[in-house]
Amino acid sequence: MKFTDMLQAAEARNGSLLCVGLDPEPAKFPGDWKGDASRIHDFCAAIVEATHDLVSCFKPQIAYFAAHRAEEQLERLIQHIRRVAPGVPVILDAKRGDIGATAQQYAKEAFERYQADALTLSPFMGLDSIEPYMDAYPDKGLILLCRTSNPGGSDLQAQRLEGGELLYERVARLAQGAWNRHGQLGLVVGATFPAEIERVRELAPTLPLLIPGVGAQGGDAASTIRAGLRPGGTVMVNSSRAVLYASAGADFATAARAEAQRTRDTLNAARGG
Ligand SMILES: O=c1ccn([C@@H]2O[C@H](COP(=O)(O)O)[C@@H](O)[C@H]2O)c(=O)[nH]1
Repeated sequence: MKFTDMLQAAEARNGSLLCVGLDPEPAKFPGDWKGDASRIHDFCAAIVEATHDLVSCFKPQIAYFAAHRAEEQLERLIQHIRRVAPGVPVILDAKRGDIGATAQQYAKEAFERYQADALTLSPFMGLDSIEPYMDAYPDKGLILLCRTSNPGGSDLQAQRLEGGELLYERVARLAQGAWNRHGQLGLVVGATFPAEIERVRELAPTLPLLIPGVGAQGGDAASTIRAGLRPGGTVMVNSSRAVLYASAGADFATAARAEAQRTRDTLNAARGG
C-alpha cells in the first residue's frame, strides 16, 4: 500500500492528525527502567500500546536508538507497531542525504531492514541524492527537510537565491512539481514558524506536511492547523517529548495517552471537527 493511502486511512480511522514521535531517552525512563537502554523497546512499546488509536502515524528518530546500540530494538519496535497498530504508518526520521551509491544503502536500511513506510531526507545534495529512494521504492513516502523547526533553520533555509526565491521556497516548489515523479514526496516544516508553513502550503498545496515543534518546542497547535491543513493537503503534527515524558512515574503510559488525546483534540478543534 502507498504511504499516502495508508496515512489517509489511519487519519480517518483514528480521527487524528497527530504523529507521536518515539525519541526514547533511558535517563528519563520511569522507576527501575531509568538509565537502562535495554528497556528502549519496552518503553516505546508501552507508548505505542497507549496511543495507537489516537494517531495518524508514529515517528521513531533513529539517533535515539543508534546512540545506545539499540537498532535491533528499533527493528522489533516497528514489528510491534505492525501487530498493535496495523495500518498506522511508520516514518523513520533519519534525515539522510548522500551521493547516489550511498543513498541506495540508506534506502535499503530504511525500507528493508526497518520496514518503514516513509523516511525523512535532506534535499540539500540535490535531485540525484534522492533519486535512488524514488526509483527503488515508489510507494514509500519521502519527506524532505524544507523549513525546519530550530532557530538555526533560518541560517540557510531563509537565504534568498538568484531570482528572488528563498531556499525553503525552492525546496517546496521542486517537491510539489519537478521532483515528485511518483507522487511520494512530503515536506518537513516547523510548527515554530506558522507564517512559513502557510507559504509552503501555497507552493505545495497537495503535499503531506510533517510538522514537528508543538509540545516541547512551544509551537502552537491551532496556528499550525490553520496554516498547514487544506482540503487535499494533509498534515502530520508531531509531538515527541511532551507525550513520552508526560509523567516520570509508573503511570507514564496513561499520562502519555492523556497528553496525546489532549493534543489530538486541540488539533481537531482547530480544524473545526
Ligand atoms: O525541523 C525539525 C525536524 C525534525 N524534528 C524532530 O522532531 C522531533 C521533535 O521532538 P519534540 O520532543 O516534540 O520537540 C525530534 O525527533 C526532532 O529530531 C524537529 O524537531 N524539527
